[in-house]
Parts: sequence; structure tokens; C-alpha cells
Amino acid sequence: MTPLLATKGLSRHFGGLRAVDNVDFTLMPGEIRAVIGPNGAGKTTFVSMVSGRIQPSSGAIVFDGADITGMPAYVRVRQGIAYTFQITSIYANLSVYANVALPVQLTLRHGPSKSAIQAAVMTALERTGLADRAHMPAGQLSYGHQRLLEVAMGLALKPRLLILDEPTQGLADSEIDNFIVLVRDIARSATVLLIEHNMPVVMQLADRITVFNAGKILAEGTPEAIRENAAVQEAYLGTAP
Ligand SMILES: Nc1ncnc2c1ncn2[C@@H]1O[C@H](COP(=O)(O)OP(=O)(O)OP(=O)(O)O)[C@@H](O)[C@H]1O
Repeated sequence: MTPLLATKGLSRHFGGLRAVDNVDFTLMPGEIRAVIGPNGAGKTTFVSMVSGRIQPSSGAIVFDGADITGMPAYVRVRQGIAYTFQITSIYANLSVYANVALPVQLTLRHGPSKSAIQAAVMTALERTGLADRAHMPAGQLSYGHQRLLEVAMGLALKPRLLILDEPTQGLADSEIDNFIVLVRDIARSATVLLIEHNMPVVMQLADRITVFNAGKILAEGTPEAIRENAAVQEAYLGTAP
């Protein structure tokens, strides 16, 4: 089976800092993969290179067999890579509906018809539980609902790979439970790459976990294997078990 995503020797340096350092990474279609690691480990930098938000210093990114290393972000979206937008990119004065419709209009090819856009937006809003708030200004949503709006914005693009960067940050416990159900639902039609600090969420959702530390992959495996991994425990806790 062809990996959906592979990186080869992927690196990004900021001055003398190797934020991501020679990373070989493979993601198979249909997986829910969690990326974990201490603050500053390079997780966001890594997925930013995959989404095309930042350029690598060296190395290659292959998506569904094609080299996308030099491809602009909007072309990657068309190829099927969606990256959850940060809340800062939500337009507070626009409706929830308009916030989801905008990226669809901007990125999908051949100007989709109004009814096709409407269907994609409403499906995304229904899946994230925001349909009854479609006409509210996005700025009036609770913080948790704004996070779900980011997911809806990604989902409406019908991605093959959905990258979620710390989606549960700031969510209430009940919202986290709903989020876990949502990601399982998303994973039936897309591969999910999830940066997440909340370990119970990671353990419940991930098929496999990749652990970053100091710009490199420290470990990779099933949740059970990662939980037992001494090097991982040391990276997180500073002590071996
Ligand atoms: N634009 C930038 N300019 C300079 N240094 C940067 C830049 N972006 C990230 N870094 C540095 O690169 C390293 C990796 O950062 P990154 O945000 O990728 O880590 P992370 O694993 O996502 O951390 P966190 O869990 O805190 O979000 C950090 O030391 C960070 O300070």
C-alpha cells in the first residue's frame, strides 16, 4: 500500500536551531496518528511544512506518491491536505456559515456551484454540531465552539488528510468527549494527523503515536508501546521509570 504521506530527511532550521531535524515519517491511509512531544519539540513546525505554511530547509514531502515539497499551500488543499486554521483566522464578524464557506470558495477548483458549496458547508456544520448556529456571528461562539468551527472549516474542504493542531486545547471535559466521537467519525473518510497534548485523548484516539523530541522522532508505535517506552517517559518526565 502506498503511504498517504511520507517525509524524507525533512528539516527546518531557524538560525542555528534545528526545529525539525532530518525527519523520515510515514503515514498510511485511514490511520489516526497522534504526534506528541514536549513543548518546542518541533511538532507544529513539522505539520506546517506538510501543509505548506512554511518551507523546509531541506528534505522532501511526498503525498499520495507525488512530491509536493515545492507546492504552495492552496494547491496542497486541492490535493486533499487540510490544516485546521487557528482561531485568529476566524472572522469574528462573519457568520459561522460564511467562515466555513470562505475557504471552500477560495480553494476548490473550477468555482463550485452555490448549491455544492452550501451542501459542503452544511454537512461540515452538521458533523461538528454547529448547524443550529450557522447564522450567528462567529465571534459570539464559545471558545470550544470556535475550535469546532476550525475543524468544520477543514472538513468542508473534504480532505484526504486532516491535520489538527492541538484541537482540544481550552475545551471543557464534555466538549472533549464530543470531540473524540467527532474525530472517529472524520477518520471514516479521512486520514487524521493530530498534534495533541491531552494524553487521555491521544490514548483513546490514536492508532499509532509518533513522539517528537528536539526536532527528531524519538519513538513511534501503538499507544500501549508508547506508554511503556522508557525514552518517552524520560523526555516527558526527565526520569526513566
Ligand atoms: N518562526 C520561528 N522562528 C524562530 N524559531 C521558531 C519559529 N517557529 C518555531 N521556532 C522554534 O522551533 C522550535 C520548535 O517549535 P514548534 O512550535 O514546532 O514546537 P512544538 O513541538 O509545536 O511546541 P508546542 O507543543 O509548544 O506547540 C521551538 O524552539 C521554537 O521556538
